Amino acid sequence: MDAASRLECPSWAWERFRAAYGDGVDAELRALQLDAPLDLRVNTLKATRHEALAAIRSAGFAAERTPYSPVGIRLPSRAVALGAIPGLREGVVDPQDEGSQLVALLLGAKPGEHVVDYCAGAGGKTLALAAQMRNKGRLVAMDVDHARLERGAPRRKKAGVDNVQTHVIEQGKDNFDRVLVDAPCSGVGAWRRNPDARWLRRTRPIEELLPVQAEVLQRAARLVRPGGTLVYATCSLLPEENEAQVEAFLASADGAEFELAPPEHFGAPFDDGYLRLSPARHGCDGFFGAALVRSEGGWTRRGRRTAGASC
Ligand SMILES: C[S@@+](CC[C@H](N)C(=O)[O-])C[C@H]1O[C@@H](n2cnc3c(N)ncnc32)[C@H](O)[C@@H]1O
Repeated sequence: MDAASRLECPSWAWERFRAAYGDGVDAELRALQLDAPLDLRVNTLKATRHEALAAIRSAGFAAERTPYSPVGIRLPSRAVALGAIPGLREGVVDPQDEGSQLVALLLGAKPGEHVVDYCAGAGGKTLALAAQMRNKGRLVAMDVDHARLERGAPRRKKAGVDNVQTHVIEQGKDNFDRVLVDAPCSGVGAWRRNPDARWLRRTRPIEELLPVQAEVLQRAARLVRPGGTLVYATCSLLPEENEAQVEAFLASADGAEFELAPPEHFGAPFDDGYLRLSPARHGCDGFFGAALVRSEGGWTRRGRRTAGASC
């Protein structure tokens, strides 16, 4: 059996993985063949991690703290009756992979701020952002897909979140403190969760996704106020969807106003300024995150003025 077949890697992805990971390709793809654990995010609007963990353990579950996310709890297997997990029905805990939790934390949203979740979908990360904001301030969940946004409503109700407005994207204004772009992607980082996803190709082909990602990043960036933060994230392990998109954006006219700004204190490791998580190295789903800060309106990295230009 050839390596791609043994590692269950579809042909469209094989050369991309080999180019990105070289000798490490076996380890990355083998980790994607293992079953994922069940990660829960504690809704800190309703409980602390300490309280939620104690309740889950006293119901007989072997639960641990996640290694990087300060609000995560890990159960070793997803083969459990979800309804039996204390707090799940009440919105005290919500199933969410640790990598997804970390991407939401990377935005650094604070109570009272104006924040956009730009590719909000059914709102997994919206809930994480609302908890960071202590349910205070304005959180706008945007997406092109109205039906997905609608599916977030019962989840927000269960979580006790009421600072969220939804908005079907047409165009926006640049006045938000923080914008999260959880871009549509190939999803290869989440292959552990849906073993058939790699073969069924429910997502669009990567060649179609790459220009969408670039456009989404450009558009979302226009919503960020000067001095504000933009996070670009995917659940992909492929550089084309990740650092290559960020680098192309930073090299563009709009991107020249932004700088890569990894946080100084963050629970998970950064690598060349990027959050790069993989099942092989971190035990969570494969996620990528880049935090960018928009200049206050003065000089750009290339020495041009972006606001109040006087030339
Ligand atoms: C990775 S999923 C979002 C998952 C969601 N953030 C969560 O944590 O539950 C990507 C989302 O991007 C949306 N999307 C696709 N094209 C888009 C576009 N051009 N602008 C904004 N959102 C888009 C899709 O509808 C989808 O909901």
